[in-house]
Amino acid sequence: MEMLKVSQLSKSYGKQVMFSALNHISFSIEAGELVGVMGPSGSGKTTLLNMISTVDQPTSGEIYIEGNNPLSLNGDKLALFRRRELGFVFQDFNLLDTLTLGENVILPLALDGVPVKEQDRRLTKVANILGIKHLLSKRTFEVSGGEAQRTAIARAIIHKPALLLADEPTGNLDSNASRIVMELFEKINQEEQVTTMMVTHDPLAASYCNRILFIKDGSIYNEIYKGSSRQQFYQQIIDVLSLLGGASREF
Ligand SMILES: Nc1ncnc2c1ncn2[C@@H]1O[C@H](COP(=O)(O)OP(=O)(O)OP(=O)(O)O)[C@@H](O)[C@H]1O
Repeated sequence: MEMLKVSQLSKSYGKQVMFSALNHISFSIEAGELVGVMGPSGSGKTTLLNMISTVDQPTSGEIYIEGNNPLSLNGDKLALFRRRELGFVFQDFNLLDTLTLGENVILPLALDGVPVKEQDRRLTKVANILGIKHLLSKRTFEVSGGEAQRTAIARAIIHKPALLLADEPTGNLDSNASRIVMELFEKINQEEQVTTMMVTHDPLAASYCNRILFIKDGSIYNEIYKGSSRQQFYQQIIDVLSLLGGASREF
């Protein structure tokens, strides 16, 4: 089943002088996939994520999430769609400092009026999956970046979204914390069938995905699938990035 379908999506910025950030991009993500999006700085990755997460409108083209077109919704209906069908993980965690980590995780359920007993049941489940049960009464300043990101992932999946969107989820983490976070993305993908699309500059993080879409100048440049070995996939990713051009720090 197609979880995400992007059809002929284009986005231009500017009025007198138009700049085309995305040019007729089309691709799909099937239920249960873990897909990475890579490309040089300025290639359009954030623009694409902003269209899919419905925070911005495309100039033309269509987006379907589980067969629904969120761009046809507005106001409260769009906010509700975003809250129920999408989960977000950001580079800088975006946790609320005034709440405990546990309160942060249940926020999407509390906003949706889910009964407290059900909130507690789901909190226990995701806290076990993400290994953060012992941290739930702590606050953001009392935990490491890796622990904060694991909390953010728990919050992003507690309401069982159709699609989990992640923007540079390892961008603020050291290599050890990055590996743990990526193993958890892999685990929730494999064990909980969470369909995920992740923008990343980090080839090691990308090697945990099943498929990578490479974007260059607002168009799909290439896509590669993981075979049996993550190490081999990592090397393939490095090879495509070097073909894409640009200094490695630009990725
Ligand atoms: N609001 C905007 N107005 C005008 N141009 C924009 C706007 N947002 C992005 N752009 C331009 O669109 C292009 C794509 O930007 P985008 O942020 O999507 O790239 P990116 O691949 O996410 O880059 P990075 O890896 O550096 O975050 C860039 O050339 C950028 O300058």
